Amino acid sequence: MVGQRFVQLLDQHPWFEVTAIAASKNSAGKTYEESVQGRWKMAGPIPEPVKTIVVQDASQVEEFASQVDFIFCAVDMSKDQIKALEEAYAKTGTPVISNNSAHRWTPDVPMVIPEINPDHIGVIEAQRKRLGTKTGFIAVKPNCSIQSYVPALHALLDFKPEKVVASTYQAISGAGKNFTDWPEMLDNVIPYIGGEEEKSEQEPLRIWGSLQNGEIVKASSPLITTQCIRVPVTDGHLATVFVSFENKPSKEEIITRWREFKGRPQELGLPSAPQQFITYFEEENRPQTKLDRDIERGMGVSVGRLREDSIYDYKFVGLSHNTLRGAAGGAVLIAELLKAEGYIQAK
Ligand SMILES: N[C@@H](CC=O)C(=O)O
Repeated sequence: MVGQRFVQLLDQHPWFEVTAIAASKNSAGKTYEESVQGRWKMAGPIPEPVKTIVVQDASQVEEFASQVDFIFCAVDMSKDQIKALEEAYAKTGTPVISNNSAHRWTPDVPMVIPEINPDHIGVIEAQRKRLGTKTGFIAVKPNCSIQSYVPALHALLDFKPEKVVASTYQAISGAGKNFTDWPEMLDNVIPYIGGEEEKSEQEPLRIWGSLQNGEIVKASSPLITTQCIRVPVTDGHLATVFVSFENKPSKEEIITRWREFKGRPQELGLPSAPQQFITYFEEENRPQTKLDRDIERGMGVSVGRLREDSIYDYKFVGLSHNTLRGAAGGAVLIAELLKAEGYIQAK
């Protein structure tokens, strides 16, 4: 599903053009249209320019890499296989922008939300030395779930958040499914998503980490605990969040920080950057998954229901589109940042 989102988002992209597609040996030799026959899950049609591209075998690394300037990677393989595949591509001198989790904790691989930690791309120099390449590297995006609460907390870092409790209500597209292929999800909630709580608790600390001696060292605060729940919606991960600060801000200060927050993508005017990264809703019944997930073409984050709490300082609700901001859209924005900063160039 993330691969399909990439194809859809890159259609008519002002900087990037899909020139080659690779997958497993099973799909190799088919046209892209044939390879997704009966499995196309996006709302619009398959973009015309990619329909006739003949899918290649991703394990033919040198041959495939020689045809492209950089690669977006979203694959379903074991972690070790993904690590090896992405490193093999990077060693050919080809940048790899990955949606996969395999390299999220490799010390010299940047895991980036472009509005939050664009400086982490500086670690690429150390990675290139390790891999023995002047131009190749791997950069990854974090798990989709954290994008529903990390941006809102990031805008408040000056007030030193100490403890965070977040529960995520995650769409079925996060599992690569729709209601046709997952009928069990109709009229149902499943209180378990394998590995999701660990990612949701730990990955924010790496995003807030710092670049030291050629690696990213994770932050030690705030303490974060989560519960991640699968709910019957197509797209959009919503989070309910409780937070306590060392220096408690006023409600007005929080809302001002959210509304005024801008990052490097907004400064650079990157093509996929939302104009307004964080939108605060005053209405009591917003954000709603169905109404608000597509805000800023699915690249914005919505927050609402900010109020004081009787145990923590505040509670609020956050929402982000899991396959746009949280997956393919987030990766395209990383690629735009890397191109604007000179890390991706035409070969
Ligand atoms: N693991 C997530 C997908 C986001 O990357 C989910 O299952 O929703």
